[in-house]
Amino acid sequence: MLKTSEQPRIIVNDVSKRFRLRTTQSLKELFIAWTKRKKLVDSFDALDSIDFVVGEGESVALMGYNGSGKSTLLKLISGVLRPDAGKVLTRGRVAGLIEVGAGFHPDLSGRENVYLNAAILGMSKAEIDARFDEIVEFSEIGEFIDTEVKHYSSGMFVRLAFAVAIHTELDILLVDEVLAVGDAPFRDKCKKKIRELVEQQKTMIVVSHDLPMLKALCTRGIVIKRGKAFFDGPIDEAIEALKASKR
Ligand SMILES: Nc1ncnc2c1ncn2[C@@H]1O[C@H](COP(=O)(O)OP(=O)(O)OP(=O)(O)O)[C@@H](O)[C@H]1O
Repeated sequence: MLKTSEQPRIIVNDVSKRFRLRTTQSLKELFIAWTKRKKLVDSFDALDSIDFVVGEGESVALMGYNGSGKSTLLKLISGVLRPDAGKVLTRGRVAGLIEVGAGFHPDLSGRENVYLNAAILGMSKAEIDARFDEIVEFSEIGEFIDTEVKHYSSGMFVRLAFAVAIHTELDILLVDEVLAVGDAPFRDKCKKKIRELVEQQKTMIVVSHDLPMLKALCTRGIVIKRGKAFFDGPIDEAIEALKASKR
């Protein structure tokens, strides 16, 4: 396991995750498979013995080609998924920008969703009251804040969800590709906010295919290749390792 000099915020200890793949679809296929003694379900190792520690204040890029296991790993760290083997430990409040807006209810207004989601992320009513204006200002939703979110454009939806997550009291921020969704001015604003959080010694894991952005935001890079850790080290070297590797 890679050691860091800082107090650990995230420990991923020998973690594996296996998914079951259905190989048959219909009853007829199932019967034929059974008569031919073929396997009905196949499993697939999405992650295999992943091991690393992220220290307080570290910003780590999780890199790898499509399907390498990055989002699965982030979901294990956020607690959305459980590992089949190994342990994931986190210390402090974790805010995940993973499935942004997953907790949003379409029939509620932007305002109601801010309160609902900030509460889900662990904020009290008083804390939300104090930050509400800042959240709305960051999202640039303006007068639409009292409109039901089902009428929002996808960009507006992501902006509000991002604004809520980033204004919660957090120790660890997990970011998965959400920065690719907003328009360019909003993306820049998000990157600036993330940089501020890094300066405040928040711990960060960012999943993205945008290598220049990762280089700007992160100091360390972990490259995942077909579910296995392929490289772990300084961001520049990690980017080179990724570029030099094949899918
Ligand atoms: N719930 C699931 N059931 C079965 N297979 C899954 C499930 N979730 C992910 N997988 C598979 O696990 C592998 C890793 O997926 P994951 O989404 O973690 O990759 P990724 O590195 O984030 O890819 P991308 O860059 O395309 O977002 C893929 O082959 C995917 O099909």
